[in-house]
Amino acid sequence: MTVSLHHCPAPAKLNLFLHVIGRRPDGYHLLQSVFQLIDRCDMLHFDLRADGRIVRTTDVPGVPEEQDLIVRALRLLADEFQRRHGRAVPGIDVAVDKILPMGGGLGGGSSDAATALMAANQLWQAGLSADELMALGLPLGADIPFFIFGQTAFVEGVGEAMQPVAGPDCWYVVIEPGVSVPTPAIFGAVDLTRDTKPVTISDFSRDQSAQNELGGFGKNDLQAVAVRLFPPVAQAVEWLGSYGQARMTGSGACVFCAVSSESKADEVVAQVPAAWKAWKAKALARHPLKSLLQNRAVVE
Ligand SMILES: C[C@@](CO)(OP(=O)(O)O)[C@H](O)COP(=O)(O)OP(=O)(O)OC[C@H]1O[C@@H](n2ccc(N)nc2=O)[C@H](O)[C@@H]1O
Ligand SMILES: Nc1ncnc2c1ncn2[C@@H]1O[C@H](COP(=O)(O)OP(=O)(O)O)[C@@H](O)[C@H]1O
Repeated sequence: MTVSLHHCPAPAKLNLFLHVIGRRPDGYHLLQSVFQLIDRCDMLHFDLRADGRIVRTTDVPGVPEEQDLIVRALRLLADEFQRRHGRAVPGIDVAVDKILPMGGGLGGGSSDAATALMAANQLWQAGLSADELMALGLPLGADIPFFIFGQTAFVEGVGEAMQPVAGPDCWYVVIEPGVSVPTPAIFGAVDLTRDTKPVTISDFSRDQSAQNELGGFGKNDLQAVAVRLFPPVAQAVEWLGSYGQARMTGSGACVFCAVSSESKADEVVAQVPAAWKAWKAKALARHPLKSLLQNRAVVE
């Protein structure tokens, strides 16, 4: 029996574009976006316990254990396990090496939760399908279903409707402008554009195959508000814009630019002003945990 899953990656995502096309009656915004996985990851480690408890064994600054999306997601899975199997889960210890910035628009919290759901589903032998894990995670974070889906996706609604799409095979330069952007402040702004004309998945795919320049399709409707409220985001967009199409991901704060090669990415990262953290990342076609779980390479 498998008792540990160590070195489970929780990758970041970039929103290659993000359009706000309307609003639901409950106030949530209807989005269209292409979500792209990249190879910058938090790393999670899981060990079965025998006493039924769910315990985070590492400190995450600013996130108390009770509020951690990892712990909240595991509690939901434990409740579902009890309903299905008529007994409690064995319990689990989870340790997190936190690499991704919070409030960065990289989906780190959601990705951590998705990795926890996939790993615990296997360790506890809970037996949920990917669709069932996605439905369990959605109320906790709109990006969780995408990370469980685990491949480049054209995403609609508030994050629940997705179709696979071929993404670019390229490198990115990502700048962390040093501010944490609260998502509610962006969606609540009076000047947010909420009526972008809907596009189709074919519009994106056609543009991908036709374009010579990397990363040009659409826009990020959340960017104008974030740039107004957080000057460092504006400065990062302007600086990176001299190397190509620079755009904010999600509700910010991180800003990215596609480049044609790893060496070009290294070159740009080396020139980023010291005030900002910057790194290169490669586009991933598939979630790295999926193949690890299939061939059990993470088992220790
Ligand atoms: C914008 C996106 C795009 O990937 O990502 P991030 O920047 O967070 O990575 C997500 O849709 C972020 O969704 P999610 O992570 O669930 O948002 P939360 O922080 O829970 O939402 C905070 C608040 O923003 C508003 N909100 C959020 C999502 C949405 N589609 N419409 C909204 O109006 C709601 O008022 C909500 O209470
Ligand atoms: N495991 C976690 N990692 C990161 N953030 C978490 C986690 N659990 C809860 N949070 C909360 O979620 C918020 C959003 O974090 P994150 O998902 O990293 O940013 P974003 O949604 O901008 O990509 C954080 O400010 C934090 O309060």
